[in-house]
Amino acid sequence: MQPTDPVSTTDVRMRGFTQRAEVPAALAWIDAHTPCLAGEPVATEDATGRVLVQDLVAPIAVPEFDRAAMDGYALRGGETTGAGDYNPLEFAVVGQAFPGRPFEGAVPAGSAVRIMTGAPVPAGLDAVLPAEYAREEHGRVAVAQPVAPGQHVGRVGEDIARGSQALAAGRRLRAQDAGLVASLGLAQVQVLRQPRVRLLVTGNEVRAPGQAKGPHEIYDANSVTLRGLVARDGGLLESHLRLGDDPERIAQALAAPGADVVLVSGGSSVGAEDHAPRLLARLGELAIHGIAMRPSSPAGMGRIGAALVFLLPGNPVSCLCAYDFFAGRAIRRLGGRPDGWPYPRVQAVLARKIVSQVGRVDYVRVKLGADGVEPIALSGASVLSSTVRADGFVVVPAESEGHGAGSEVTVHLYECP
Ligand SMILES: Nc1nc2c(c(=O)[nH]1)N[C@H]1C(S)=C(S)[C@@H](COP(=O)(O)OP(=O)(O)OC[C@H]3O[C@@H](n4cnc5c(N)ncnc54)[C@H](O)[C@@H]3O)O[C@H]1N2
Ligand code: MOO
Repeated sequence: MQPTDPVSTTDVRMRGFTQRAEVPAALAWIDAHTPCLAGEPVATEDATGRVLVQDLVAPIAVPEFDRAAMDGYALRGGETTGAGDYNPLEFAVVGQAFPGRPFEGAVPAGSAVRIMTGAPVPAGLDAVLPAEYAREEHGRVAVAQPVAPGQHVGRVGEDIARGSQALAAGRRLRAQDAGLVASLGLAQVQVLRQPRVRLLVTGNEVRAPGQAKGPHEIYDANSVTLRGLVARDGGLLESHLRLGDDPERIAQALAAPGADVVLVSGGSSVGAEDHAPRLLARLGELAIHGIAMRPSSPAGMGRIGAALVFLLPGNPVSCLCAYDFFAGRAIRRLGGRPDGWPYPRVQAVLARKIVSQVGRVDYVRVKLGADGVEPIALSGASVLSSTVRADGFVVVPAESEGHGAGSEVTVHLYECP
């Protein structure tokens, strides 16, 4: 603490946390401050993964014409009644139809049109006989099987009816959803803007991978973890700065406009160089600092103007955990995604007990073994490799003392989405 830097009521440096917020209170604060962002147009070809702003009403039918579903002969189904191997019926072939090149003429009774899959069915005809059941010779086709009216014909709007709701607002577009938008002829679609995320990495000791470092310095793991998680949650990296522990630089980077979410790695706790909480309180609002959980207990959050700021502890597991509990939820909500964790979940039986303190949420890294769920790390937030060895994690709620061996728990699997 510097003498020129008076300790405020929110300054926990070298004093410690007097109280910690409950995890549900932190989640409630996030939910109250994360309205969906505004919409923006995006090219349909880049729309996969984006979230639709409005219901998408089909401006055209797909298809816009009755189309052949088989290669064969278009005819009037009613005229094939009684056709069979021993009673082939003959039709005059008066022309042919291809996709995009319809047969335009009139088709007299007792006639057929050679037709390819996807071609418009000529006016007056109502069925397609597959080529397998026909023999064409000298301009006539012998029909060896009856076809009912409507058979092998895709009717107007069989895929999408004009004026129908093709996709609902809030839908996160899968590849085929974006394909469907394209099938409606739309080159652009209105989607939610992606949250712009600023990544501020503090710590005088932190060096970028690839740089030379001194013997007591460390390489920056948190940036890489956070960048991956932000991308997973649909955030757009607005900027990424390594700021050391210089309060002036940190303050400037916190206050600069342009971000929807600011992530601060490190400097969240009670050390003399942990500036971020005090700076956030000075520049905006430090809504929560200190959370009843392990790891990530020094995590915090607040806002500066419209930007939400998350203080993520420097210890790499803590940083990952605080991001996943809080910042990720905010980014997903702002971008219109479901707020829950994008990790698959499995129910499994504990091979060994997990002991947890009542009043604190525990984030327990686990392995899935032949004997069930093996807890591998409860503490040790500086040991990132514990999350690499783990298959996932179990969350023990604050009201629980843990779980006995043999009890069933929910495991969130660390997996690429
Ligand atoms: N007296 C107290 N001390 C501490 C408390 C407390 O409540 N009272 N909380 C502890 C807990 S829990 C954690 S977690 C840490 C968090 O501290 P900070 O957020 O201030 O983080 P730093 O001190 O900056 O760094 C902690 C640790 O992590 C390493 N680090 C930092 N940045 C990175 C990075 N980008 N990549 C990899 N590793 C990083 C840093 O070198 C430190 O080793 O505070 C405890 N102390
Ligand atoms: O929150 Mo700390 O992560 O327990 O080291």
